[in-house]
Amino acid sequence: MFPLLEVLKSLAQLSLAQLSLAQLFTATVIIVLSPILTDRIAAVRSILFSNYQDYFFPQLTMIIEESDGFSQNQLYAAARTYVGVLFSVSRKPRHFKCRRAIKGEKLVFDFVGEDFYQKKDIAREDSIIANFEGIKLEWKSRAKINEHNGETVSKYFELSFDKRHEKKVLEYYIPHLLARAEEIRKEERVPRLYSRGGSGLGEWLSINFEHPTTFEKLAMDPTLKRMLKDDLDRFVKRKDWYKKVGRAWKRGYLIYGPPGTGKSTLIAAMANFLKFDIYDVDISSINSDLDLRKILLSTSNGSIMVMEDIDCARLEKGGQQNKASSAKFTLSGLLNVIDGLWSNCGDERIIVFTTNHKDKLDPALFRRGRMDVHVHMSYCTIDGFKLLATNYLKIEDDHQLYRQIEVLLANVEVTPAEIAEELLNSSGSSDDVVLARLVEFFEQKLHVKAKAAELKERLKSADIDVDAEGLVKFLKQKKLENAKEKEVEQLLNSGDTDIDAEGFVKFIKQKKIEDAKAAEAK
Ligand SMILES: Nc1ncnc2c1ncn2[C@@H]1O[C@H](COP(=O)(O)OP(=O)(O)OP(=O)(O)O)[C@@H](O)[C@H]1O
Repeated sequence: MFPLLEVLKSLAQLSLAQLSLAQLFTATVIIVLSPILTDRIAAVRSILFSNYQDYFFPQLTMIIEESDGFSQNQLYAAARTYVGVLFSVSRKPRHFKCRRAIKGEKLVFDFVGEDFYQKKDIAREDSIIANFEGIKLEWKSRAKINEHNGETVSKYFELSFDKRHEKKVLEYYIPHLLARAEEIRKEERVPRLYSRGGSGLGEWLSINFEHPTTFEKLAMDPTLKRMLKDDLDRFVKRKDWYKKVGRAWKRGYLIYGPPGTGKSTLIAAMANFLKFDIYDVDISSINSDLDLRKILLSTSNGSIMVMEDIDCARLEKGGQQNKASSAKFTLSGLLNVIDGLWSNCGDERIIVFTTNHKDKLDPALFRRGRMDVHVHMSYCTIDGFKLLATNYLKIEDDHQLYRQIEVLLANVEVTPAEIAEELLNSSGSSDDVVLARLVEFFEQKLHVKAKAAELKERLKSADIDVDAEGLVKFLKQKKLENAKEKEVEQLLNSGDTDIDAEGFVKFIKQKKIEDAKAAEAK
């Protein structure tokens, strides 16, 4: 160890009162005359300075925890955004994390928290200084570590500043931080897509949500699209209005329509439009009302909580009357999150439900004020088709086949997903060829539709030319097969079966061959 450094360190540990003039003089001379030691001397100077500071101006330290064990601390989330940006604009501290997203161009700088040092076994020492109207504020990222397994228990920030500035920090700096973090989120940030992972219910894994879909690229009824954009725009601008009328600042959307009509694509467009994070909630993994509340509380403001295929939720009976309902996942628990007491937690929240079968949903979900906006994603119309043709083929003007396509689309049900798939597979061909192929595709669909309608009509009419006996036989056979399958399943589940494993494997093999043959025959 360098002896000069030792001298300086011991000097630094003395309080000012204990330092004689001679000692101070010696220290000053060493500092001035030792340019090679600049870095180390700077460290010692800062220790001396902080001792002096503490003596005359005691510091206050504010703890900002990530969570209170129940819900996410919005101030922590804002601080993380804010401090991250401090790095990109200030001189970097000695340790910081630097990364680049898979598709991102910008470098991202992250504060190195104590848990990082703990895990890597490096000495902890980093912090960053912010300046606010002449006030020096020191940010430190910390973590509580489990002594036994070295895992991070929780994270928090320490914000230290001169006690004299307490009022100003609380009244001006903290609101400034919140507003700044909000600005950063809206202007610069790429939305993130969260999905539940990890051990706890509230634990989310996330990635940058770099989905290319915007409203401009979305094939849907133009009037509905405009209405939706205006609605979202109004929603984010009406913070004061919601407060004034005493309503929670949230909005619910029910998006319904057949598979492939763009329900998920619309959600992506909404997130990109608002620059909101998406929390993708797998409805089948929710087992109780309590689960749902925990999930809700672990999401942040300015986000979209998505529950796809809401008709598949395994909602149990038991509503307001049942006091123990929080142990089950019930309709009333779901409604409570949409417009009950629990819907009031957080601000600027959007909840989206999607379904392919609106008719299967409980009417209670539609009661006025519950799902504010119902969006029907329909089969492709000519407007949607033209937009897809512009997206994929860059056709901007009218095309001679559009009139024919319009008539066809009015008579067949084709999803935008099907058209997108066809367009994707036709890359490299001329526009005329691609559109002609699509006309063929629609005509084929029209033909199948006409055949099915004809068959239905003939079945209804008296003069059916159907081998009724054969049909009955076929149906009986099918019924028998289904019943047998069920029986086998029951037997296998019951546990008291004496399974002949070899025979079973033979049976499955045989079944596989039969299925393959049947598929081939088709
Ligand atoms: N309205 C649309 N506009 C543009 N592209 C679309 C649209 N609908 C579907 N697509 C294309 O089809 C793909 C599948 O669509 P998407 O997953 O959004 O449909 P969905 O209605 O959510 O289907 P599902 O009910 O099966 O989840 C998208 O990735 C997109 O490329």
